[in-house]
Amino acid sequence: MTPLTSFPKQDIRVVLFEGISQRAVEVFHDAGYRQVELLPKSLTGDELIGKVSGAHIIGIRSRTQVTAEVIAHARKLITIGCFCIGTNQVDLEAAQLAGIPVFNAPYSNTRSVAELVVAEAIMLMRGIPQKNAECHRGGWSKSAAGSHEVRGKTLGIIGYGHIGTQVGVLAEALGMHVLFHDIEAKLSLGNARAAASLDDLLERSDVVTLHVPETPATRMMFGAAQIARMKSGAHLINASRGTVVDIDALAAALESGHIGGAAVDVFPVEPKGNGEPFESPLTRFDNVILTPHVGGSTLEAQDNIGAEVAAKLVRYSDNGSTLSAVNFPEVTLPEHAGSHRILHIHRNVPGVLSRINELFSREGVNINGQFLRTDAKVGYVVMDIASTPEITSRLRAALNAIEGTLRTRVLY
Ligand SMILES: NC(=O)C1=CN([C@@H]2O[C@H](COP(=O)(O)OP(=O)(O)OC[C@H]3O[C@@H](n4cnc5c(N)ncnc54)[C@H](O)[C@@H]3O)[C@@H](O)[C@H]2O)C=CC1
Ligand SMILES: O=C(O)C(=O)COP(=O)(O)O
Repeated sequence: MTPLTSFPKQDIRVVLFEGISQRAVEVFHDAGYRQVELLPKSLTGDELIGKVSGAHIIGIRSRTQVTAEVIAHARKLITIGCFCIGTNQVDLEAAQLAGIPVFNAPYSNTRSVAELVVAEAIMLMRGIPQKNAECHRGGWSKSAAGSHEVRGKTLGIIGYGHIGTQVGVLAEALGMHVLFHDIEAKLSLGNARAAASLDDLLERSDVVTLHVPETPATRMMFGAAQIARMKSGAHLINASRGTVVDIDALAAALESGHIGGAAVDVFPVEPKGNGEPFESPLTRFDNVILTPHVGGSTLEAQDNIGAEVAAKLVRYSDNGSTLSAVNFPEVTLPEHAGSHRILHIHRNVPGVLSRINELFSREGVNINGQFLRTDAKVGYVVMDIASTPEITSRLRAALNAIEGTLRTRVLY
């Protein structure tokens, strides 16, 4: 039912999945949100749908799959926060067409990933994972065979974005040569050089590290053919997404010895939460560093992410601003104290704005401020008006009746 007033903040239900930092809860509390539920793990299937369908705001990390089906049941949901970088776990288009902006934290954990990757490059080049495993079993084999400094060796970075560039800078500080491959033209930092092609990078690198997002083009982009191109004995690091590397092809190359070692942080299927079993064809190799998707899991990164994404969600909920949303037209809005703010999200088809303006002029309501942004599929128009709850409520009902309307919200 259309509420007569702006939806009361104390009734807004926030559900945060996957052990999101307490910092996020503090941000919501400080902003006057009282119903914040923090869950330690991801949910799936009916459990997820049940939880999401009662929520106005959800926060997730990389594991929770917010599919079109989940969104179809999320009648109350106004916004989604990905407390991480990747947004591949959300059906962004389905969210957009349901009028739900999605936010993420594009920078806060990049340094943490870069540090881990550089440390792993050193460990792999020294053969430490297998030496460590042997010592744990009571063995001792002190030898320099197969152990190398990283200084003077070549690191190949696939995906030279926020993380890839930082990995390159740190690796150069250790005296490594840095090559990169990206689908976009990228400014090289330091002495890093763009490889002539992916194959060129693979043929020249002692360590190859992947920093691409999950997209249709990167899914299984690293398979037997790419591994075969790598130098014999070279090392592979994957802290991007588990779907990027053909894990069976990697296992076969480790088995044959063509790959000298690997560090893998992300897997095609990951456990839903701590304490759940982890299975991988890579567990049998001592020369593989396996980590439970912790590239971005430092206290520093999680604290910053908690604050950053929660602030974006609060701002959208309180004020309607969609600045930095990943699936939505971006509108930055001023404060609206003293006026009623009406948010109208619609399919981007001709005539919607003129019908909205006709409605306001017919009702004799003066618009103090109007903000509009569109993208290929969706239009987002925000109107600040001097009004009463009764008039705003009537206007909202009329706006909902305009063809192409996806959702309206009222803030005051
Ligand atoms: N293991 C972990 O805990 C973490 C993993 N990640 C993963 O790392 C990914 C990268 O993060 P950022 O560097 O911040 O992203 P970014 O968007 O700044 O950089 C990604 C780069 O990959 C390039 N790229 C895209 N498709 C490509 C392709 N087919 N071939 C070559 N290059 C391609 C892009 O042009 C861009 O330069 C994230 O999307 C996420 O999946 C991010 C943070 C933590
Ligand atoms: O930021 C990302 O994309 C990551 O992969 C980190 O994911 P997480 O928050 O650790 O589940």
